[in-house]
Amino acid sequence: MTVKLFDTTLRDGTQREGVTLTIEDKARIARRLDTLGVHYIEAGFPASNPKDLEFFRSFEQPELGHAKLVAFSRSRRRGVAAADDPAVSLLTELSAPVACIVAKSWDFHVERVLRVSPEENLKSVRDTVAYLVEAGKEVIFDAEHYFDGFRANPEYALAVLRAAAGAGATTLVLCDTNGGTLPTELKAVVSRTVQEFPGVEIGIHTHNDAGCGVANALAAVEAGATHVQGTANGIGERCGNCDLITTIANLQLKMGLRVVSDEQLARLTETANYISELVNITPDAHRPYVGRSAFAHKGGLHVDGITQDPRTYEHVPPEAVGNARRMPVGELSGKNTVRRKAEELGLDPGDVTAVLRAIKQKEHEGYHYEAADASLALLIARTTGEARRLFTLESFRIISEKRADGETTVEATIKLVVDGKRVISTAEGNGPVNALDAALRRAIEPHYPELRNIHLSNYKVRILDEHRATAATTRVLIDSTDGKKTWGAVGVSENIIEASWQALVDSLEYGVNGVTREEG
Ligand SMILES: CC(=O)SCCNC(=O)CCNC(=O)[C@H](O)C(C)(C)COP(=O)(O)OP(=O)(O)OC[C@H]1O[C@@H](n2cnc3c(N)ncnc32)[C@H](O)[C@@H]1OP(=O)(O)O
Ligand SMILES: CC(=O)C(=O)O
Repeated sequence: MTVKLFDTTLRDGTQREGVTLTIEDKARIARRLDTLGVHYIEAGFPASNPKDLEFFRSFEQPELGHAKLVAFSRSRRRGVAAADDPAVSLLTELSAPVACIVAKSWDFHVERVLRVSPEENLKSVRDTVAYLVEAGKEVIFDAEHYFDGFRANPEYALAVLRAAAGAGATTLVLCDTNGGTLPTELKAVVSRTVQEFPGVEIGIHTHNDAGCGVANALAAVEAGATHVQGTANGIGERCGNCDLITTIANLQLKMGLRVVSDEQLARLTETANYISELVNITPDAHRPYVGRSAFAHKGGLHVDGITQDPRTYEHVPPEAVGNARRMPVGELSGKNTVRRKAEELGLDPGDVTAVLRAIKQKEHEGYHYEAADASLALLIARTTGEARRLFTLESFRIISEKRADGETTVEATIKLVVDGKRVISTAEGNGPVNALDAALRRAIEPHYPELRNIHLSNYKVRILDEHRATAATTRVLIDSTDGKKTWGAVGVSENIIEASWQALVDSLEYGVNGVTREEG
């Protein structure tokens, strides 16, 4: 059995609140989906807005190597011929070889929304499909609200499909438009429909309002559907559409249906993240298959199992979908995790039990090492006596002055001993951490010139026990880079300056000791 993949990220996906794409972004996403191996790319609704129309005028079928370009529209309005309805006739002026036409298949909608007779709706479907087939288009027919319609009046829902198939539609797509159908019912309806239309391709288009978008698409395939519609990362109106990324992995790795090549499947993670970037939605780390945490093993017992054989806690190999295994270290870790992490960081873990105890104690105090690899490496090195301090602090003082004219100035003074010499240095900054960083660097940079290449790239603050208001504990995470590598450091205190100081010192100490040693 062959299953065709129909991606509608660029049409139904853009119906998600907050998503809007430029013509260039649409083109970039279309090319990426083509490389992934989807069979159809529905790129917009040209009658809806000038941008979609311009897209179809500027981006034509030859730009795609494999996928067919699809333009979307609706069945003709009441009282006009298909040729005289601009939303329909427009499709014949475009080069996209495939037209996807949506029409009502629930009699309730026909009566309440279209306000036409059931017969007039059937005629509209017939006229629209026939007109586009006559114009040389491959017509895919989206039966809107098919499952609600089938529940209310199965004969009418089937009659709508018959009208489309009779007029030449190649694929009849059963849409769970409101997304409320559950898999058992959906599968039975698809099965019955497949029997009614021997030889006609049946498709499925599901929404995720009951959390069953992907499950419903898979159930439909089990029932005989051979065309699956969905969007990258499941973006779409309300709760979204069937996530085509998860669906591709499930069809191929779980159901044994070869929808893309192995090389294409190995690009799934990269494709999902690329599209997240372009639609400007932070990728959910916990997405099945492609999330950053999809193969992150945190529990000590799990890491132990994975170390023996990855199949103990992984349902598929992460590489199959282009993802990677990770083992974050924290309070739920065991000795095996620490050994692996130390190995990864190029450190001798020494007394693993002592290191593990130190990590758990620190996590109990509010430290969090998953994103703070530099602080973790230093904690291991300090516990095993391997760490080399850059300096010894005597004291620091920060003065923040707010003037009557609204100006604020911050000045930091630091006293420390570096290479046996006492140094006092003062610097100004646009905030306390900035001033402290500047004063510290001024004091120690002559002794560690490599610090000139190390910059702080991100500074994040998290309040751990908000109910304590201004007395709450603060966790600061600082990311640093030397232009080639980045690393994270953490500090925790009830005093935000102290928390920042700890993270700052770890950042610089790891930058000088850790990174230079790794590269040397
Ligand atoms: C299930 C789906 O996802 S279908 C796709 C839904 N996507 C969108 O709606 C996004 C793009 N939509 C748009 O840009 C606009 O809604 C347009 C251009 C399509 C239509 O805009 P307007 O002409 O101003 O109509 P409006 O959206 O207010 O109302 C819809 C009209 O279409 C009619 N209509 C709705 N569905 C259909 C259909 N399948 N066939 C024919 N007519 C339809 C309605 O009865 C209503 O008619 P009326 O104006 O005579 O009352
Ligand atoms: C066609 C479509 O997007 C739907 O019925 O949900």
